[in-house]
Amino acid sequence: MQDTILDIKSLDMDARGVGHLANEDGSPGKVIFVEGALPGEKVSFHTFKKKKNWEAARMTVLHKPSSMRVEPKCPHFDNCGGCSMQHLEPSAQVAMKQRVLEDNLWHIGKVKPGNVMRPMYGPTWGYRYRARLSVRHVAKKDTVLVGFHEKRSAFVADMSDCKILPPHVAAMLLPLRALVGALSIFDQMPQIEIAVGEETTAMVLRIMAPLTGADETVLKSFADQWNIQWWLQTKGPETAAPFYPLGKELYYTLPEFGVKMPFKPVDFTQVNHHINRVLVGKALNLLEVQPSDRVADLFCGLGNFTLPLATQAREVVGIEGSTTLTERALSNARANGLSEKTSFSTRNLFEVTAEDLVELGKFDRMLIDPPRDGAMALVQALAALRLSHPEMLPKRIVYVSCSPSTLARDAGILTHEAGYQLSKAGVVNMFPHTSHVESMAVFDLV
Ligand SMILES: C[S@@+](CC[C@H](N)C(=O)[O-])C[C@H]1O[C@@H](n2cnc3c(N)ncnc32)[C@H](O)[C@@H]1O
Ligand code: SF4
Repeated sequence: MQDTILDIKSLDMDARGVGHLANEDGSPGKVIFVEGALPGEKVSFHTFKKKKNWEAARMTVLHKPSSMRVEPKCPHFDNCGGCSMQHLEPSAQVAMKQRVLEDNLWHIGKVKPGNVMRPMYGPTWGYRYRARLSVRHVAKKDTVLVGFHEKRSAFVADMSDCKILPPHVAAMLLPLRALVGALSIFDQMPQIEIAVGEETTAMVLRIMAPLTGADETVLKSFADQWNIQWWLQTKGPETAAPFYPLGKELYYTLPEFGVKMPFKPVDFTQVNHHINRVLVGKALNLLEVQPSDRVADLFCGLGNFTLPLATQAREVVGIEGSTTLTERALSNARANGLSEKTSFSTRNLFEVTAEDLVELGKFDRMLIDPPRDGAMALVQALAALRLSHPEMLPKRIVYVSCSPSTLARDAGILTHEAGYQLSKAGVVNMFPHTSHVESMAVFDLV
């Protein structure tokens, strides 16, 4: 039987090429999502999932390549689920993310930005300073795997190198396998969480059984050899504690603001400190904080934006759902001599109301950096505030988002119900080669 050759027209959110089979009358028919295919290409494919209106497939033959196609840098790209776009030229990846953002804003929020900002760039490789690696003992092969999951699978990829981890961490992937294999609890340690600081790299070993004295010796000699700090985690993240060597401090800096941020390896921190500097600098630049301003930093984490904001504003109020993080933010503010201008509180912002906002007092400007779920309750509270206390609305909001669809939903509420206009929006290339889209939007009160 002759192969069907498909024209790929676009890329979906998971970086799969999208094409349509032709109906008998020539009109576009069933949608085919083809892994590995790019817009403008002609491909043959093998379907591995068939539904009534669509099929998921893998590219088998590339008949006509796109001019944007590049050779993936990583030898594990076909198998490892950590990256989905290494076959697409990096600037085309960003252009595609920009389109995803604009499409979402329009289709979900029914809003167009007044100005599309130039993408914000960081390093393309070696950028992932935080990672959770899975550990599996494969009894059949009597081997240990340490790595990300395979594409579409719960299996751990057999990776000996990684181009998005910092080189010194990638170099430890094979030694880590040998290390785990040498421990008595090799089959009771499901993950290793990595956090890279400016002076030290921490590795948090999740252990389900106690270590023996011999295990401890093996871990200590690995830490000495690779210059890392071990942490042990026996249950939830709050049980993570430094093990060896003690006395090392994990931190990153924001030199433009003279700020140093100590953190724990299980705390939320932005994935890369270089692009984080770009992100914080740009957000503050867009907020245009004045020395007399009172500013809110909502979903403030450990104070990543709060402390730089405090170097410019009269007062900054950081609000965050995790007590561990607000406590960290408080101690970071003290350590940076900014505690007089900052205050922090723990609050569930998914339930915030207009009354809560009235109680918090007027803010001149607001920074919002929510998790993937977005900030629906908050923007609804702002919409309600417009009706009850319009004088209390902040005149400018900068919204940092890791999900274009929830940003678009919230942008719709802010523009259609709360009296704001979407002045600017753009993408931040925070996660090159993956389909994650990080973006930033500026709303002005009209
Ligand atoms: C994308 S992070 C941003 C953190 C911080 N702005 C930064 O740059 O490091 C989102 C933050 O929202 C917090 N969070 C998640 N759900 C929350 C909720 N329901 N209420 C308040 N904060 C929440 C998380 O703990 C996390 O610190
Ligand atoms: S996550 Fe690392 S190992 Fe996996 S494909 Fe990306 S660069 Fe390669």
